[in-house]
Amino acid sequence: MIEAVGLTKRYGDKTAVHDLSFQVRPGAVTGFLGPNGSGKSTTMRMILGLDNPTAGSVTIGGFPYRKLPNAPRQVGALLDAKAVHGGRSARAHLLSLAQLSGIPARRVDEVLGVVGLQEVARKRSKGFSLGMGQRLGIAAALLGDPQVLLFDEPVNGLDPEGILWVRNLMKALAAEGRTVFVSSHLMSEMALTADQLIVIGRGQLLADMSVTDFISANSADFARVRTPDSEPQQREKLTSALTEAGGHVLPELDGALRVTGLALPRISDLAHEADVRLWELSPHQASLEEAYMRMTQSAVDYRSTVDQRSGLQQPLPPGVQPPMPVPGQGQPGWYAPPPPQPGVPYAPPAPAAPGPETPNPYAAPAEPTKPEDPR
Ligand SMILES: Nc1ncnc2c1ncn2[C@@H]1O[C@H](COP(=O)(O)OP(=O)(O)OP(=O)(O)O)[C@@H](O)[C@H]1O
Repeated sequence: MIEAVGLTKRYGDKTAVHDLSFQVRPGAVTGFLGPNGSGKSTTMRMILGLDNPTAGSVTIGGFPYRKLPNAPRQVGALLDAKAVHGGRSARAHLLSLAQLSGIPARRVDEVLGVVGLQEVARKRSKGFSLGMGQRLGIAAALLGDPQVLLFDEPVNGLDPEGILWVRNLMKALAAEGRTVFVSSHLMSEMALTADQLIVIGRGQLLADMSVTDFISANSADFARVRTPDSEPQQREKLTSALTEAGGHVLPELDGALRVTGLALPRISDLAHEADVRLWELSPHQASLEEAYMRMTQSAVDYRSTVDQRSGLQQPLPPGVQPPMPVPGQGQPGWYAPPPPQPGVPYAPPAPAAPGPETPNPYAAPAEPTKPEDPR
């Protein structure tokens, strides 16, 4: 088991990880999710003893990594697939790692087979594609047949067949009773791969729950309602009628309305009473990706703005409507379903009152740039 308690990492005045506590259990794939710059890699580096926490601690099987007996045989990790001497062949790279950890050479050929690199094993890795590099990194992680595995963005650069392979590999490793901790930006991928989720934003814990709980809490039903495109006043009239009846109405990208809080027959009756014609009334479910974005949207460091194309904009052809805004671009919460109800499992834990020694660094605006890694 991996256990973090109050884990904190500051680089100068930049706080990468703040008071993070979680457990990663054996026999399950635990997905580690968070937007860019949220502190996933920093956390993984601290788990592996590559970075020292500023405060708090993290242990594997009760030991900090550096005190773990025979660590390379107990813990395998893929952190940076590019961290390979490009002049060496895949086989030579794995052989040197095996020698350092007292692993027999025949194990190298086994893991090359597991990751499907036998054919290119004697080729220099500098000619490898991103996906081949990822496979080599995964082979290195598996070398010591470890009980604990950490993978930082393992599907990065893989094609659909490769993604499916990684997904099945993670599940198989967990089914053998291993602890599998895997970071990703993609909720949709983690929903298919992981059993447990740990979600962070700006270095802080946003959610720690099972995927099943996340799905049941976030697969909110909603209705899509569309009025005739040529009659915007009908859309406004319907919006007022639905809102007055207790519905929650949000515009969709294509001009339809997303309605929650009212059953489909009720929406139909209300439209009829308001004398509004409908072109569409259909049942839908919010995607998990959307729920994840809603959860993390206030913790996104790198947010784009709408391109104003100053001085470059072409006049729109007659009759063409300006485009609707894009989710995440300048209008937080614009397309999101209503916030969760109190008591649902994914509500983030109430942040502990910051004591004098642990001021919450997120009270201040985030820095927009990623500083150079001085290592
Ligand atoms: N060595 C370092 N020196 C200074 N700041 C750092 C260093 N390493 C990370 N950071 C900062 O800490 C924050 C967290 O970075 P980290 O790489 O852990 O995030 P991440 O969630 O892995 O991001 P991504 O998904 O983009 O890889 C970022 O703001 C980053 O700029």
